[in-house]
Amino acid sequence: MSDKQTFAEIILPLPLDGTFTYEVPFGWDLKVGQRVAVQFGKRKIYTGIIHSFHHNKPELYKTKFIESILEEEVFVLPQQIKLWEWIVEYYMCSLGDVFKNAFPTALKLESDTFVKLVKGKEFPAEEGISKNAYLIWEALHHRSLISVDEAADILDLKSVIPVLKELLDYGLIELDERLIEKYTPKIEYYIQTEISLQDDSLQDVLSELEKAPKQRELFFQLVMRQQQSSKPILASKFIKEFGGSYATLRSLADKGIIKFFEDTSDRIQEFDEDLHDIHALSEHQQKAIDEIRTNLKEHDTVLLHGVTSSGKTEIYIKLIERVLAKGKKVLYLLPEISLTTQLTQRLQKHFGNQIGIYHSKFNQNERVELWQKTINNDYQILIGARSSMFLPIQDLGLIIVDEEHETSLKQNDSKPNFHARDTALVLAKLEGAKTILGSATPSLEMYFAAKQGKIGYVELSHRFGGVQPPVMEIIDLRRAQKKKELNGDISMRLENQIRDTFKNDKQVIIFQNRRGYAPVMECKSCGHTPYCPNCDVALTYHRLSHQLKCHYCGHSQAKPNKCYQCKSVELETKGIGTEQIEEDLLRIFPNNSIARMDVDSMRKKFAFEKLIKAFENREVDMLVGTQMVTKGLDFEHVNLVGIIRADSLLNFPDFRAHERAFQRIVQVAGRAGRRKDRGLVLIQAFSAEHKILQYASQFKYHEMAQEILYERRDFLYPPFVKMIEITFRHKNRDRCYKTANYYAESLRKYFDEKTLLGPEAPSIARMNNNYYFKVLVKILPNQSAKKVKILLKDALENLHQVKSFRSVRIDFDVDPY
Ligand SMILES: Nc1ncnc2c1ncn2[C@@H]1O[C@H](COP(=O)(O)OP(=O)(O)OP(=O)(O)O)[C@@H](O)[C@H]1O
Ligand SMILES: [Zn+2]
Repeated sequence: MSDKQTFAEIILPLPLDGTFTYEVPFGWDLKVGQRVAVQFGKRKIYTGIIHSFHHNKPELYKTKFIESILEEEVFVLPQQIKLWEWIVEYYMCSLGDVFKNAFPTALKLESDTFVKLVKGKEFPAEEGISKNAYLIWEALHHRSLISVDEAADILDLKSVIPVLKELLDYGLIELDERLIEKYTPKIEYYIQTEISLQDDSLQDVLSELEKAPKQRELFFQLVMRQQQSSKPILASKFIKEFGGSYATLRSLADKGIIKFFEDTSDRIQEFDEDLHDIHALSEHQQKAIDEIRTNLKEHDTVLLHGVTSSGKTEIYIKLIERVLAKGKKVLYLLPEISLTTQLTQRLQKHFGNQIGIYHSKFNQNERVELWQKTINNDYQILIGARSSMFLPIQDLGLIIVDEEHETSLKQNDSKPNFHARDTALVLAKLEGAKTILGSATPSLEMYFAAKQGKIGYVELSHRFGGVQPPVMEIIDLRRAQKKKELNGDISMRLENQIRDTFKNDKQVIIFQNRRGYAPVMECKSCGHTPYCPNCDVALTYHRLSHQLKCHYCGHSQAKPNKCYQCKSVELETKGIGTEQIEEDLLRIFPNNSIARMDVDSMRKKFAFEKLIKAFENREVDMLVGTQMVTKGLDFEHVNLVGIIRADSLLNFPDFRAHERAFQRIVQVAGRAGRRKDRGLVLIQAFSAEHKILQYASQFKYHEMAQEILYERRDFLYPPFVKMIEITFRHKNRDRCYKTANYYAESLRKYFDEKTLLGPEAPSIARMNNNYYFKVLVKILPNQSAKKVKILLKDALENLHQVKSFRSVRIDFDVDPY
């Protein structure tokens, strides 16, 4: 760097636009992507990422210096920053939004930085150094760590950073990174003895321990163990195996007979089973892979449309092998963790420890470790849900987006509202990598892109092993009701079939897309339904906890004994949730083991893994669940799938409702009969004639796609237009509406009534005591999305000129799902 003043643009975890300028202290050698600590505002310290360097001194304000470098190595790769910037522009959010989402929380220092002494330094006898610095230095002799805020208290000063900086500059203190990062390596103790079976001294030691039989026993086991293997011996494991305690080991160590040593062990568990060879592909699979390769010569992206159980995973494995052979890496994106268990087991069998898993249920420490190992090139394959897309992977060769149609690939609950599949395509482009999108029921967006020749397309329409697709049967609930062939919500047909399946020693999966016991409670005499006090939704009855719960804000209250309105005690429940189905089934099949799989029962870490294992081992005969049971699971003995009420999938006020219903039904059906015997799927529905049920039960994907695409074109929906949804939120309904209306009006001159819709209250107009209004903008193919986004942002700026509008929260959702 030249001797001119150098400035760095820093990305900070703040929901503000752009980067922030800081001065680089003279002589510091920094790199783009490095992590630094900077002061923002009066007292707060943040970890930031270096975005770029320049020599343009800002004229309007005085810049601060970068406080410190957190580590020598680059933490974020330059191409990642490019991806972040694309997300900012495309999804209309701030760099800080992306930063916050991309990093494990433990790596984002938000306030409390801690400092500690650098050992063995004398306080300099110079004039220049301040008295305040001395006070802190002295305080650190009494306490090993002091936070920035505490330092400010000690000195009774607002801005203590310059003081700390002085101390830092003199090398008297350093930032304590362990605490900054809330990341502590896990320390494990190993034990070792220098005495072996062959040693003469063995006898002596054993007799010395004559009076301490426990110590003697453990010592002897340790000697034996060391004889068998040269692997270091973990104290905790050793104790578990042979009994005894740390105290016993400690006594041995005190006598100098054994030694303890530490190691910061990996939290991430290693895979140490034998590796399997890759399966030979079937003829159909081989053909598909050949076609994929041909397609990849022309396209960067290929959609693999392979029916359920066609063996797509084996195809991915083959493709991954090739990529690894070329020294490149693979990112394997999955919609949700529910899928990772089985999949990682399968991949680990082939690739062992080359795989890193980024799991949303992993704790912060585990995630930090994975991040660091990724940047150190310890993994060749990274598997994870949408946030794994931000891992610092170098030399990316291939991205696989499995179950590409899944809506959970789109992030809706927090910013940025990015779609992992679409963002993956951009990442691949930045990296020069290829992308494979896989699904048995592709999204209409990708299907349409394939039909237009924008991406490659390969179809695989045979199940692996020549297994027939399952038989699909629709059960007309209206007729069953008339004929009194319903037991609760289970038709006789389904009940008998479950019984037969159990008789044949097979397993069953039951799907109902609502959780809880009953979606609504109703008073028999006045018809009153208890609503959430914070939201415009009826409360859901959860029988197991005897509560009424709101699924939107988390509110819960005890189940009432009387109607709140007329005090009648005759309350009934309407609609059905997974809890109720489970109860019905337990009543009908008291001798079978039934388990429920939904968010309520799967909250605990590893709950999934356990249930999946139990089902695989056939300790459980029947799984009852929400859409969690529909995705990608591969069980050998499931022969029957039952859908309790398919109607509830169809009636959503959403233009994607029919597409999704088709996908859900075909996906859950795909869990049946995946090995030798043909499976059976029973779909219970009141609207048995519905065209989507007909298409799904006949596996008519192309026909369904064509019909829905026609409708989408006529009514201007994606993929024929792009959509941006603008949400307004405020505690005051009137203010919220007025703001939304002002905003919409200011845009009318650029759009017509077909492309600018709203403001409209969404189907749930109030949530968590906030009122909502939405404005929808449609961008036609001949319009520039970039320009429209600028218009929308400008309109927002104009709106903010009016003071009373400023308190209304406004969010953009690009490509809403
Ligand atoms: N070449 C092969 N050799 C041996 N077994 C295979 C092979 N291909 C697939 N299988 C087995 O067939 C079953 C179905 O394959 P897989 O799970 O890959 O299907 P899929 O296409 O991913 O299905 P879904 O879309 O339903 O998830 C698996 O149990 C898998 O192990
Ligand atoms: Zn609520």
